[in-house]
Amino acid sequence: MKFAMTPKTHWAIFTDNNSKKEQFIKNLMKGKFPDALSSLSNKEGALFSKITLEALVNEEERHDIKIITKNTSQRLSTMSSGEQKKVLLRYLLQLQPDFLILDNPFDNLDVESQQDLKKSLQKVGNSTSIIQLLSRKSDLLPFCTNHLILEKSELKEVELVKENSEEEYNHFTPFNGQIPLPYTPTDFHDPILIQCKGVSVEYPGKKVLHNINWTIKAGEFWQLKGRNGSGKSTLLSMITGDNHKGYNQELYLFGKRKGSGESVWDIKKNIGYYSPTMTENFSGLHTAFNMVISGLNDSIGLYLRATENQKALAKKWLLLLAMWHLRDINFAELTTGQQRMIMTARAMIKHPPLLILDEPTAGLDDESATLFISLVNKIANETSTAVVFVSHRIEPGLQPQYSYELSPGPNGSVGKIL
Ligand SMILES: Nc1ncnc2c1ncn2[C@@H]1O[C@H](COP(=O)(O)OP(=O)(O)OP(=O)(O)O)[C@@H](O)[C@H]1O
Repeated sequence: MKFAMTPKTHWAIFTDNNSKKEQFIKNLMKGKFPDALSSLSNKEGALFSKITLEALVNEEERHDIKIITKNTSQRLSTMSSGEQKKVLLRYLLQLQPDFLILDNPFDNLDVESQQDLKKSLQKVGNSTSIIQLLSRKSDLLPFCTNHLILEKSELKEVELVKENSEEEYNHFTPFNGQIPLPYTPTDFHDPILIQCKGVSVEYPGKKVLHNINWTIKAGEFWQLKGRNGSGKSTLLSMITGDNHKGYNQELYLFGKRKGSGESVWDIKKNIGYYSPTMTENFSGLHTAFNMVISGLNDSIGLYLRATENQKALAKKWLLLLAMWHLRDINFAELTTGQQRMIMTARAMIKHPPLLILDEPTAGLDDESATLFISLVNKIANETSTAVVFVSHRIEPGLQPQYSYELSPGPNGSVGKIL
């Protein structure tokens, strides 16, 4: 005899820059539910989040305990971010939780994987209640029909707010003034910054990049695209000189062939780099002002020796970002959106020849993402710094001149200029 299954209730909880999300999630996992979710009392939950992944990577790296990668020889830390998410979901579903908290589940996933995940979650929703925490309105799962918003620590009911249109983004001009000029100009003036000629990379049992030919010239604005696991991070690590597989390849970084006796510093001094994982490592008590200054010395802490000129330059950046009033606030206390603006100012303050932004909008709410994209467009338009922007999302308003797309093939991913 078949029993009719009681339909499950699903929630979408919108979060923004001010939401105390981590604490909210912790409470749910401890069984402390706000009134709106009281139907979940005494139920077992599981958490699909980057926090869960970080804990699992930690277990593997520090204690050699493989939990979700038991059936593979590859370590979790070497998997691409999309691959990690897929393995995690498979593992969590196997636990058959009563409810599943999804913390920005579509961040870092390519468009196809997002569709696959949406389909899987639709099925999961038949037997498991879903709580989707989302910062981008376009991510909303249609079956999460109970809409709430987390205002600081308080959960409130909300009418569904419409998504911003492309036109609204185009009319968004948040900054007053020009990007501040550097204190001392860069000493690298060649028109060609990076040149990959027939670059290929493989790991044991896995061919990742095949015959990559890509030249990045001064002032160009690129978007680097490609499916999860297509090798974007690997290619970036070749460009930043961090991948030892760059030796013996025709890889030219700022005028020098990789392996020709260049130091890591020769490469790094020409690159401003930002990825959201960097921010999490700055837990120290540095003010917003000092974080920007520290970009001049490439080291946190050395701002104590900053000259008046250096301080004046950092002030110009904070004024541009309309953040001067936040100068004495500790970096850790800023909102995620504010932290990313500061980190971008820090990466740009010297006007390096190349600025790399690796999935910089992950986890941002719509408003902060729009502001961030405007800053990136402004940097690309007003400076001679070349920008490489890595993202899966179609970011409304982003205006790259070119896209370089990696497409997986039997010998590794091949690249194409779009
Ligand atoms: N040390 C390693 N050993 C084995 N495989 C590796 C190693 N490092 C990376 N890989 C594999 O290389 C492939 C490319 O990974 P990479 O992180 O460059 O992809 P990606 O395009 O940045 O992906 P995502 O969009 O998911 O972040 C992946 O399949 C990954 O599992």
